[in-house]
Amino acid sequence: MAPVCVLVGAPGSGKTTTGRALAAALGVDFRDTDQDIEATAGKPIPEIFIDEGEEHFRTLEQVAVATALASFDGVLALGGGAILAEETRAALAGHTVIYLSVELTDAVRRVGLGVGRPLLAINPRATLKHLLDQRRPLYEQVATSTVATDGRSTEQVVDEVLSILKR
Ligand SMILES: Nc1ncnc2c1ncn2[C@@H]1O[C@H](COP(=O)(O)OP(=O)(O)OP(=O)(O)O)[C@@H](O)[C@H]1O
Ligand SMILES: O=C(O)C1=C[C@@H](O)[C@@H](O)[C@H](O)C1
Ligand SMILES: [Mg+2]
Repeated sequence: MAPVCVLVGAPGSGKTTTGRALAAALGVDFRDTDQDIEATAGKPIPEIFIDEGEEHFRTLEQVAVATALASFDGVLALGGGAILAEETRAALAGHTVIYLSVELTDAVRRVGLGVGRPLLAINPRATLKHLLDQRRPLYEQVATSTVATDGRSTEQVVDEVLSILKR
């Protein structure tokens, strides 16, 4: 069993929003590893960062991604930083991975003050710039296709992903 497709990209790229709409269009389930982690931990992501720290969160995330890749056959969205783990990048090999790219201007506009996103709680613009610079090569490395989302509506992004999946 494998997901129809896996969505990766930075915070604000629209993995959750686009993923839900894409799953609805395909008539399959949607799953988001951020929500799986919250269900397992029994608390929201910001509280995991506060109580146990980012490293612990990354461990939970690696397990959540591996579990979903092995047991889920719908549209799967990963957390923005999931691709930081080498094991996760390796586990994505052989899957259909769509990189939803977003540049700084649109990403900042979409995440606002970073509510619910602990890494962006302070100075979201500078932090996002750093995250994008650090992660762009990693998203590109795992992706089988890239869909640019800047200046495009969720519907336009979904349509492009659907046309990629039909190929
Ligand atoms: N193509 C788009 N155009 C405009 N706004 C969008 C688009 N896609 C998503 N958004 C908006 O941007 C915000 C962030 O989207 P979303 O939560 O789906 O991002 P994400 O990639 O899942 O982020 P995270 O990595 O933090 O989970 C939401 O308010 C959403 O409505
Ligand atoms: O970009 C990141 O590192 C994160 C993105 C979110 O999806 C969550 O997984 C968490 O807030 C960390
Ligand atoms: Mg999300």
